[in-house]
Amino acid sequence: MLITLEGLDGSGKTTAWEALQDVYPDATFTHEPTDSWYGKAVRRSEGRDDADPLAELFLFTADHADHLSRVVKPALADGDLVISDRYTDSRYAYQAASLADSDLQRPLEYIRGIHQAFTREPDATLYFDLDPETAAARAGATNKFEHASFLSEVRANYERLVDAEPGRFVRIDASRSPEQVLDSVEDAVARLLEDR
Ligand SMILES: Nc1ncnc2c1ncn2[C@@H]1O[C@H](COP(=O)(O)OP(=O)(O)O)[C@@H](O)[C@H]1O
Ligand SMILES: Cc1cn([C@H]2C[C@H](O)[C@@H](COP(=O)(O)OP(=O)(O)O)O2)c(=O)[nH]c1=O
Repeated sequence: MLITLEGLDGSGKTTAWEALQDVYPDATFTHEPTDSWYGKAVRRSEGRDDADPLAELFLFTADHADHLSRVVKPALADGDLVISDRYTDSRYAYQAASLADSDLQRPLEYIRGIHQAFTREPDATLYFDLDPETAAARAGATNKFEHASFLSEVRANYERLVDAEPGRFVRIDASRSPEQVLDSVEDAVARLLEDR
């Protein structure tokens, strides 16, 4: 089973992903961007304000293709529970926002389309819902994506994704205390595993 954690920068995904490792020590824990050389290329691009947004989409997508074939698909083939801190929805939400003013007519649909032919969609996605101002403040604005105005466009895209596939998403109210958020996350994962 593939469970992904999604939400704005600073919404508490990594904190939850780390806590889940104590609860499910045998699961495969992974993340995007990855630590591969593709992931390093992505991180270089993130640090540059002059990066072309379409080129950046393909860098993130290349990292995803490598992540799928090297980590995600083999772990799922072994019957593992796979929990990924960010995955396909990050591209649909973030790169659709960075390409909003490009020549692409419908960036979110375009980005979904290029993934469709090769990706493995998540079985379930925990969506860490947080307002963009709090998210940007928690994230500390260390890269070009971590600003409230950009994050509000990203959030609107996440909401479109949730509306399109309500059955896949579990909404986590990420504005609460870390303890409350972790309790909901652990309950949600336990329920997903029971229902599988
Ligand atoms: N529920 C919470 N309330 C307040 N601060 C939090 C909460 N969860 C995480 N944080 C803090 O916010 C920052 C970003 O959290 P992190 O888990 O790295 O988020 P993300 O992976 O979504 O960017 C960290 O400093 C973390 O300690
Ligand atoms: C995986 C992915 C991340 N990103 C962005 C979101 C983050 O700003 C940045 C790095 O991701 P990450 O290290 O997960 O940041 P955070 O822990 O703050 O959420 O890359 C995309 O724009 N597209 C993607 O496909």
